[in-house]
Amino acid sequence: MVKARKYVVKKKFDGVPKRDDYEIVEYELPPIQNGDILVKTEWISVDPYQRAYHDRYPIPYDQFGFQVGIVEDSKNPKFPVGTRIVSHRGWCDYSIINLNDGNKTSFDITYKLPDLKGLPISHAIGAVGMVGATAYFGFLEICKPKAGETVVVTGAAGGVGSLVGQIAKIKGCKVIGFAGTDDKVQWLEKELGFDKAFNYKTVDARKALKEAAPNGIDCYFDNVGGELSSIIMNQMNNFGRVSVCGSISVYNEDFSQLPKAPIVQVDIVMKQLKIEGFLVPRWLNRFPEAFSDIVNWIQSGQLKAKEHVTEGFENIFDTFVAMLSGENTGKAVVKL
Ligand SMILES: NC(=O)C1=CN([C@@H]2O[C@H](COP(=O)(O)OP(=O)(O)OC[C@H]3O[C@@H](n4cnc5c(N)ncnc54)[C@H](OP(=O)(O)O)[C@@H]3O)[C@@H](O)[C@H]2O)C=CC1
Ligand SMILES: C/C=C/C(C)=O
Repeated sequence: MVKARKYVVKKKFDGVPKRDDYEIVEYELPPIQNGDILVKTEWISVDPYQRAYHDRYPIPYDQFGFQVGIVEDSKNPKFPVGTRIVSHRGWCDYSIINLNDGNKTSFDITYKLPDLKGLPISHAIGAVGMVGATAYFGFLEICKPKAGETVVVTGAAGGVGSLVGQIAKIKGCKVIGFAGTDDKVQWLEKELGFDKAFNYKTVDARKALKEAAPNGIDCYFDNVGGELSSIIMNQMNNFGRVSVCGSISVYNEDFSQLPKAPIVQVDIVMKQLKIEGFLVPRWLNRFPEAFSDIVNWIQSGQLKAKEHVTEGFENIFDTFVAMLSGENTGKAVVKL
């Protein structure tokens, strides 16, 4: 018998999630059946959607999320012992997965570790995982950037944002990022090659953009929503494109009261902007395309995939809340 642990959400979040909203449950896994694999988790991802999707699930629920693990026992010849697996089994240290049914829902995602060509396996829940696919497809498919255009990205020093800015540079764009500390701003400019970065907590964003993008903004990759996004959209060029990826500035808000932000409709109409939201499972069948390009870019030194690593099953919750408040630079992951 294998003893497993998992995080169960047992209370409705009220604002920022709290430690006692969760319970770590220890339980015994049943013996595996034909078609099953037993996976031992090695890396766990903490992500903003684990907060944003909370209201979709009846309490209690097992905390979902991406993880990488290794097959320890198998009754499925396609996945022998030692195979590495990426799944959406969440914050648990062991899981039993049956792959015969395929991927049933958009988030019932399980696949073999992509070919990382020797890169760290943790990248499979970061730059070469859902996060990388989000940056790649969300930016390239929706913004359709052209060389020489000006791109703005918010949440620029996080997992998705740091990749978007670098992909924009690879595509020959001028890139301006917004992030929440001066150290992050330095990192974006000095290490990642952003043309300009600003601390949105201290800068006058309207004025900063007038100076950094005097000819206006062509593409905006929106990770944060709220007032900052309205200010950015106000300075877009005619036929600008906005990819709405997330709105982390309001994930801890009470959605029974609509959060308030300046009106953007005038700019959308007068500048004939194209604004599109997306959820990355839309491109699930094309993930390998993104992974292949991203692995090659990392290997050629064109793209840096920084990770913010915490260790220990007991520390997953703290890492999650720290990420929501901006303590991470790059992709936040937990090593078990
Ligand atoms: N649509 C989709 O399919 C997907 C969407 N997403 C979205 O992408 C965005 C980034 O996710 P991800 O890269 O995983 O996470 P990050 O690594 O970017 O971590 C979250 C970051 O958000 C920033 N942040 C927190 N509060 C605020 C605030 N009030 N205003 C502005 N920034 C804030 C913090 O950085 P700072 O120090 O800069 O404040 C923090 O580091 C999220 O909105 C997420 O929901 C992610 C994956 C898929
Ligand atoms: C798939 C992830 C979605 C968000 C909004 O983070």
